[in-house]
Amino acid sequence: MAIQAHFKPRPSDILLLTSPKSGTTWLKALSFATLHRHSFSLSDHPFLTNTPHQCVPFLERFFSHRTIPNLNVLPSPTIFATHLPFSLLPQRALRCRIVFLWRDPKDTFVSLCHFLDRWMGSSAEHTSTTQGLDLSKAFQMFSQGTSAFGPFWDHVLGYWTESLRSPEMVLFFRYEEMIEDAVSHLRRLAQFMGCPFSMEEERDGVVDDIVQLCSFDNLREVEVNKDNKGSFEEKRPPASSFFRKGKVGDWVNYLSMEMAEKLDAITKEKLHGSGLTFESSSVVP
Ligand SMILES: Nc1ncnc2c1ncn2[C@@H]1O[C@H](COP(=O)(O)OS(=O)(=O)O)[C@@H](OP(=O)(O)O)[C@H]1O
Repeated sequence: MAIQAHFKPRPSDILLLTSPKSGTTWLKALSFATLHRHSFSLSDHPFLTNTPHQCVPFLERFFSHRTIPNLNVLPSPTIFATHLPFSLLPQRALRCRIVFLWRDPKDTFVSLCHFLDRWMGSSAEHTSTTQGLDLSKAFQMFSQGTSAFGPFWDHVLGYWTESLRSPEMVLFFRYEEMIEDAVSHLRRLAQFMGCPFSMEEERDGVVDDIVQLCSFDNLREVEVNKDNKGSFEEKRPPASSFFRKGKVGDWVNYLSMEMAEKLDAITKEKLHGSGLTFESSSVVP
């Protein structure tokens, strides 16, 4: 409600939109590093001492206090991020550019279970047969649409429809395609944010440098991202919980075939007629 009443982005601002566990951390890193590439060198980069979530905080955090923040004092453009579904996003937010990222719901779900399990203090790795989060119950809820920020498929379809209506204002990415070709996605992202890479930057390897800087393997090894402190009570997940495997198709290690087929069937049914096609992710070595 606070976001709806008081979030007034400027047209220059960028809004990153994701369902939880769709690759938000990566998108935050790529967009921040790209937008601010002229301000920092790789050897003295904010990512050496700050997590991507500290560099690009969630809107939900800005508005979680009693006092309403004055976001106009922030530099222009500022990158914001949120998990809000389209139906709850204030109309005003559509005046700024939106980057939407989605991921195979099977991997999203598995990632979410691990994250919650970890954050709530259970073991980092679990299967449906070990203790920790009840995977089959969580699966039932997820497939019925009981998720934080609303049903997964409504989330995707809300922004997909808006991207068809206003392609110049909504950039639509999928995690698996970014993993396959991060470089060309980064070029599109930079163009969309209004800071395309110049010929000199291309020649000097700046695009590859940013992809490398923001890669899972690189960020996971940075000390600040290895931090295990955090608590559920304080609503502060450990930084390390945002970096688990970063793989496509990891669902195969946790979901039964029946579960996978069920989620695929729901996805196909929900997306039917929308123009958005879905191919199940399979393991990338
Ligand atoms: N740099 C980079 N590259 C590729 N993948 C990455 C990266 N950083 C995080 N991850 C993986 O993204 C998953 C976490 O999702 P989110 O970042 O969306 O989480 S959150 O919504 O912000 O809480 C989680 O996926 P899983 O490994 O499948 O659990 C992270 O490992």
